[in-house]
Amino acid sequence: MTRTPISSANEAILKPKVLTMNNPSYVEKEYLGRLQELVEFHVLEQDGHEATAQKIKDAVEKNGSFVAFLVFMEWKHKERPFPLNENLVGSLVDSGCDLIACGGAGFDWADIPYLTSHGVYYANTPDSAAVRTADSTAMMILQALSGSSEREADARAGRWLNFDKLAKDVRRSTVGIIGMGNIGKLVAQHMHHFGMKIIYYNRSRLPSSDEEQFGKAEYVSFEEILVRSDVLTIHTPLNESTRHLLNRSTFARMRDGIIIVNTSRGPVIEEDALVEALESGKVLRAALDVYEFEPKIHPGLIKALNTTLLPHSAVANATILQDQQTEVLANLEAFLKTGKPNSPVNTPVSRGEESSAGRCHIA
Ligand SMILES: O=CC(=O)O
Repeated sequence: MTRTPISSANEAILKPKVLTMNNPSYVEKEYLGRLQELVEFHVLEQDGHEATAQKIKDAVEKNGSFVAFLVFMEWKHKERPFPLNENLVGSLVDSGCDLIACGGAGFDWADIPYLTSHGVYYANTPDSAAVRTADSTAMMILQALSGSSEREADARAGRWLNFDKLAKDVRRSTVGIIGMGNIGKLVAQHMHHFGMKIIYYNRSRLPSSDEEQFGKAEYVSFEEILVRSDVLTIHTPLNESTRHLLNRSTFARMRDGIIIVNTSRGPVIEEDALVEALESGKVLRAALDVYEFEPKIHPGLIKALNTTLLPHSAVANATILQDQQTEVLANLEAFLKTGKPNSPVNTPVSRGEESSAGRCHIA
C-alpha cells in the first residue's frame, strides 16, 4: 500500500478548502488523488487541546473559511486533543465550516448539540470500527467464559492444574446484548456461531429475519436481560441515559456469577460498583476495553485476577487506519456531492428543511 501525504499547498484557488488534522497517510493514492481534484487540503498536525485550537484559529485566519474539518487518527498520538467543542473548533464553525468528519464510532467526545445548533454535520466512521470491535468482543467473551486471564497467570506462576474455577461451557450459555446496532448485531452473529443463546435489549425490536439469523434471538426487557444473561455485553453509545446503566442496583438484580463485557464506553458502568460485584463474586469475571476514567483504570480492576483488561484497543488492528481514514474521506466526498455525509450522527438545525441539492458543493 502506498502512503501518500497530501500536499498542503495545492494551487487551485476555486476549490473548497478542507482542513485536516493529521495526514490521511494510509489512504490509497488514487482515491486521495481524485479528492484532491475536488478540494484543496490543508493539514495540521494534532497537538494538545489548546495548541490544536490555536493551530485551527491560525489556519482560519490565514486561509479564510474551510468547508470541512477532517480528523484522522494516528498511532503515534497517544492522546486526543478532545473534547471537540466550541473551544477547539469555534473559529472553524464561525467561519462557515459545514462538516466535521472524524475517525471513530463513538462521538461522546464531541459537543454534538453545539455543532447541531450551529448548522454543522458531525460524521463518524461506524463501519470500520464495527467489525473490529465485534471481533474483539467475541474474543473477550470467550476469554471471560474460559477464565483465560486467570489460567495464563497460573501458567506464568507455575501453578499447574488449578481447576478451582472451571471454564463455563460456551454452548450452554446465554449472552445478553445491550444495544443492537451494527456492533451488537455482529456480536450476535459471532456468538450464535459459537453456539450461544442470544437475547437482546434495544430501543426497538429487530425484524424477525434478523432474529432468525441469530438463532431465534429473543427481544427482552431490561429487567429480563439482567436476570437471564450468563454474559452481558454492552454496545450502546454513551449519553445521559446510558451513563451508569450498570450500577449497584442493577448488579444486585443480575444472576449470580454473571460475566460482564464492555467494549463500548467506560462510563456506561459505575466502576466502583463493578469492583464490589467482582469482589463479592456476584460478577464472576469482567472483560473490559474501556474504563470510566480513561486512561486511568480502577485499581480494584487491576488488582482483580478475574478481569481481562485491554487498553481501549478493540478496534486497533493493522488495517483499521486505512479503512477508517477512507471512511472519513468518503463522508467528505458524499457531502460534497449530495450535501450530506454518509454517516451523520446529527441533523444540523438550520439545514433540516433545506433540500440536499441546496447544500451541494460539487454539482
Ligand atoms: O473507541 C473507538 C471508537 O469509537 O471507534
